[in-house]
Order: sequence, then C-alpha cells, then structure tokens
Amino acid sequence: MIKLNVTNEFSRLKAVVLGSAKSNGPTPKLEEAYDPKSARHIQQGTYPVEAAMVVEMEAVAAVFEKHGVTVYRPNVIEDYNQIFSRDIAFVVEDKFIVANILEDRSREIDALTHVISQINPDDIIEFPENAHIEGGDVMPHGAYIFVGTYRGDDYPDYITARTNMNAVRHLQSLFPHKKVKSFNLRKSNTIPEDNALHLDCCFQPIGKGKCIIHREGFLEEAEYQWLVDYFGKENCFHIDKTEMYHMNSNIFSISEEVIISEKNFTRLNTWLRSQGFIVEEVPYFEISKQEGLLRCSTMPLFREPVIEEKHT
Ligand SMILES: NC(=[NH2+])NCCC[C@H](N)C(=O)O
Repeated sequence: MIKLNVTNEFSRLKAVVLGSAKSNGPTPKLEEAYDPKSARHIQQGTYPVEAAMVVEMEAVAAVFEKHGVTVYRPNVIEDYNQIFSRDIAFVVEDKFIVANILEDRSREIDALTHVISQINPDDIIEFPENAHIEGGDVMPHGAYIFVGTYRGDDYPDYITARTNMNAVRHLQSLFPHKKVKSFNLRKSNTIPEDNALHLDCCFQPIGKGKCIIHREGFLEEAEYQWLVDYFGKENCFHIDKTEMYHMNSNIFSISEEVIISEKNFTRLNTWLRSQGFIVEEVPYFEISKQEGLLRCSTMPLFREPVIEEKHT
C-alpha cells in the first residue's frame, strides 16, 4: 500500500510521482498546443526535443535519489506528453484526488494504474464532470487550501483556464475543516508573459514561512495583497513578468531547507541561499518551453506529517 500525506508544499518529501518525457511524441502542430508558450516555441522552431528533455528529467530523478525519496514514474504511452504529472491528480491530506483535466491530456492518468492500484480505494476521489480542476492550481497549506481559478464568464474561451469555481466549491465540501481560498488568475491564450496558467505559475509557498509571488498573475489586487499580508512582505520574493515566463515560481521543495531549482534562476537561487536554503540546481530550460517546470512535473504522494502545522 502507498501511504498518502500532503498538507503543505515543503515538509520532508518521502514519495513522489515524477513525469516522463519518454515517447513525448513529435513536435505538435500549432493548433494542437494548449498553452501559449508551447505555441510560441512551435512557431519559432524551438520546441524541445525528447532526448534533451529526458536528460533534464533524469537530473531531477537523481536529486530525489540523493535525498532518499521514493520515485514513481508513469508507464509510457506512445507519442503522448506525460511530463506534467502535477496536474492529473493530487494529494490533499490522505486523499488522492483524480483531477478533471483538459481533454487533450485526459489519457495521462491511465499511465498511473501501478500507483493507483496501491492506494486504498476509499482514499481515491473523483470530481464531478462540471468541476474542472488541475493539480497545478491546488496547494494545501496547513489550515488552508489555496486554489487558482478563473472566475470570468468567458471561462470556456480560455484553454488556459483549468480550474473553475464549481471545483473550488467541491473541494470545500470535501474538506470542510479547511479554509479553501481561491485566487482569480490572469489568463492569456496567446501571450505567455500574461498567462498564469496555474497558481504554481505565479505563486508558491516554500519553507521557513516564505513564498515566491508574481503580482500581475493575480487579477484581484486584494487577493494578491492577502497573500503578501499573510506571509509578510519581507518573506515574499517578488518575480517580474520575465521571471514568471521562465517559471521561477515553479521550483520544488524536498523539505523546509532543500529546494530543487533551475540552474539559470540566478537571482532567485542567490536569494534562496541567502535565506539559508540548500539549492539543488538542475537544467530544466527545455522542459520550461512547455510552460511548466519542477512543481508541474512532480506529484507528491507523501510528505512527513507536521506535528503542529505552523500556518494556521
Ligand atoms: N502545474 C502546471 N503549471 N503545469 C503546467 C502544464 C503545462 C502544459 N503545457 C499544459 O498546458 O497543460
């Protein structure tokens, strides 16, 4: 049996699913892209090739191994993108929630049967069809669950809007003892610098009470301000549009102290080290071309339980 426990983004990680770039398929046609950054790279002829992405993901697997983390990989579906495990399912407390993901990505979950079959069926939850949700938008944080959403009436026009308010409400009903706090995110189907594809593309809590945040990713000033007040201004590392484009908020914590980050994130990595974090640098530039990074390609299954959750 696989044990589940996730109540925040940074407690000591014990087990994780890491996506795979194997048999990722040929470069998609422009009309097949479902995020603007991939579309731009398809247009420019710079879409990442499989071999380069496999090397990058193996570097992450090696860091997990070094830190004693059990790693599960998806079975390979031929010519299918399986890099971003984060979105297809997610763990909150001891529940494994199967996400209601974009139709283009609906087969990814089939590659996890060897993981799902080891989970107590009572702990597996499926969302109703009208509740769209992807794991990149969901962040348990102690007494809270932070959720990225898009509340506009034009939600159906945005292929970049992945979590709706039905899902936010459903999550609240599943976890009545938690405060589900939703954030209205800026979406663009065409300009990646203006698109917070998921909450983890513009925000992420890390250890020591700190977070990484991009102000313009939030449509409501008050919701952005709520986070700044909650963490404290001095604990927020603000990233600009370009840094969001490169996905600086999408690093991944192995513990309160150890963070996996991209090797080109010089300003962020320097700040993290100055704050006492240990930064494990990996090359992830090719993966980043598909508008996802380290958080997106990982799905934590078990983090060490926190005796008393600090952020209440
Ligand atoms: N959790 C995330 N931010 N995932 C990023 C997924 C990127 C992928 N190209 C998509 O559009 O679905």
